Amino acid sequence: MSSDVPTTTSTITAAGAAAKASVVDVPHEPGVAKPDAILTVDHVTRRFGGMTAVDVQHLEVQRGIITALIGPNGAGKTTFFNLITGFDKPSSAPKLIGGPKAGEAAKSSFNGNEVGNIGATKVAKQGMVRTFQLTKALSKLTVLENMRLGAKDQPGENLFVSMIKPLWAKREAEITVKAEELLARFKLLEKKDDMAGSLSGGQKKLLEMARALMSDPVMIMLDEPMAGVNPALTQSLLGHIQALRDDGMTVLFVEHDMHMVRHISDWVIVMAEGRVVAEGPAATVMDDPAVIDAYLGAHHNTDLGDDSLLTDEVAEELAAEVTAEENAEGKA
Ligand SMILES: Nc1ncnc2c1ncn2[C@@H]1O[C@H](COP(=O)(O)OP(=O)(O)OP(=O)(O)O)[C@@H](O)[C@H]1O
Repeated sequence: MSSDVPTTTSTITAAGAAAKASVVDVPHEPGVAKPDAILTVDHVTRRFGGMTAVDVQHLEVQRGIITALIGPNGAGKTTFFNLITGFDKPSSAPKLIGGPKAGEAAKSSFNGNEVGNIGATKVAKQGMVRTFQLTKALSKLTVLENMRLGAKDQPGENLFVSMIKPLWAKREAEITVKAEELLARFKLLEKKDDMAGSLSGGQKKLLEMARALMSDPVMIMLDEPMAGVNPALTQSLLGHIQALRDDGMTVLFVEHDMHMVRHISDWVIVMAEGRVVAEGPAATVMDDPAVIDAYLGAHHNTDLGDDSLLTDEVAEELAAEVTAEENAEGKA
């Protein structure tokens, strides 16, 4: 993993250019096939009572790029995340009795493996991990302990290993080294012995992202990474996300912050009322009158036009203010 996290989004990296190039010939149509799909989803529906929250008939996510999933409140984005990461089961899941007709049952494949009907732990083991809209850091554990929980092949998982100290001590030491490297990358190393509950909202988001990386995922799914984060931390979060893509990871994120979507996405998928209604590069999708009508509405001009927060000078000033604020919070 590179430790060079870009501090600005204004320069495009070679990996970023390659990511954009990989989808340049893909037609801008909902459900369109991708040249190298890492995730393919078919017939995934989820109903709550009489309401259909998700109805995705076909969707592909291209490997190695940053894809944004956008849509109005209640469009089904989080429910869709839950379904593909095994935190929820599709209403169209294959069942022995009373299930959907053959060919209409939900099917998802990730990195060449079926993931449609398995639980979250197994999905994570296949290399697809996620973060949550509301962070799930365990507040009564230290930052380092939270990180250690994210590691795979924990010594305690194997009875044989757990009984032989040299075996588990070696693995424990490896986990700690990795956790500290990631904490350093996310500028949280100084906080490693602090309780996670004492971190600011932005720091908790960083911790959650860092913890997700402990399992060396192939794809990371971020549910509203900017929600509740002070605007000054935005720049650093954007840099971290781009760095993940530049290291070869696939990123899929849900976000309402249109600055973020426009500046770091290589591809954008729009959901409305549970369905995929548009796909394409950010510039194309966000200028699509149908998308503006369905989603961006009256906020279109203000949300999409103001890039001033993303200039280096403003970001640096804001970052300095926030660091001071967070230091003060941490001491309090
Ligand atoms: N457990 C549940 N029980 C009943 N209805 C639910 C449940 N979870 C989600 N819904 C409903 O499903 C629809 C889709 O919700 P979801 O949270 O997936 O949308 P979203 O696009 O993520 O919205 P937001 O952007 O506000 O987070 C909403 O109408 C929501 O009220």
